[in-house]
Amino acid sequence: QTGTCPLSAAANNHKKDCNSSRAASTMAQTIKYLGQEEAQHIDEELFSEYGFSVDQLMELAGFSCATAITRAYPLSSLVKPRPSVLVICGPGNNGGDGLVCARHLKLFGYEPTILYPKRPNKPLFQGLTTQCQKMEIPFLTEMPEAKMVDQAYNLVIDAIFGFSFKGAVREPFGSVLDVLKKTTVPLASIDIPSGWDVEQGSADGLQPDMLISLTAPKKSASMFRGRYHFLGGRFVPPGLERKYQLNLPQYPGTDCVLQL
Ligand SMILES: NC(=O)C1=CN([C@@H]2O[C@H](COP(=O)(O)OP(=O)(O)OC[C@H]3O[C@@H](n4cnc5c(N)ncnc54)[C@H](O)[C@@H]3O)[C@@H](O)[C@H]2O)[C@@H](O)CC1
Ligand SMILES: [K+]
Repeated sequence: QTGTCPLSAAANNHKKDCNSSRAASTMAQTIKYLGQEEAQHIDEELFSEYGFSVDQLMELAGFSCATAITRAYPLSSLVKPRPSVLVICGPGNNGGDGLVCARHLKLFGYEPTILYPKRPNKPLFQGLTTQCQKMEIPFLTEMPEAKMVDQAYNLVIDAIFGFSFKGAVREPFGSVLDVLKKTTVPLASIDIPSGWDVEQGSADGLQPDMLISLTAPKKSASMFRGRYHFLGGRFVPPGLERKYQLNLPQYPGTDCVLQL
């Protein structure tokens, strides 16, 4: 692993050495990597049996993504004069996580810009969009060319598709993914690198520098070759963890994220 060592800078009483993370890799082997259906069942149970609401978990998920991003790409490490970040949001809950993440990134001192080309007509997403607008986060009307993305932004956040993605990519997201395959700035994917099969990955798909797995990694995460793999979404009740044998690692102290 190269670059900064985000955890050792941030951890207070949790002394973890990012360069010799034998403990972390041992731990990563024991965490369950979820299949697509299993991830969807867990999702449904969180709402039906465990009494959570979508916006509640989305807030925790998006907040943990913003936190993980600050660990991997602290403001001081950004190479451009402005701490600009492009957040691309898809049409489902993964996109909702992206909106929440953008709002928290702004609060953390970054300058996010959002591309949200397909907006569901539901109060949850309308509310999240208004919140971002009120946070004075600009929205783009179209995907910039790869060269423009590389010039304007330090980092791209991929919140296009999560664990419900299936089949061939439909427009406008096919064109968006084509641009992202040509960009050279680091890409941080929320839950799944968009366009990847949730279980099999994609040999010629996006190659993100960072993956933030929510709740538990999905099977395709074993194909992730970027520098930073974080776990976020610290909200799993013990009964659910036992039922699905998730073997989640212990989050350090009060942290909402953990580097795998
Ligand atoms: N259970 C959990 O652990 C939580 C999950 N959350 C997020 O929710 C995500 C799952 O959300 P959803 O189930 O809404 O689904 P996704 O956000 O993965 O995507 C579904 C949307 O993408 C579209 N879509 C699917 N395949 C497509 C294709 N081939 N081309 C174009 N569009 C396509 C669908 O029509 C739908 O609009 C997770 O990955 C995670 O990011 C969090 O918000 C909260 C907690
Ligand atoms: K994604």
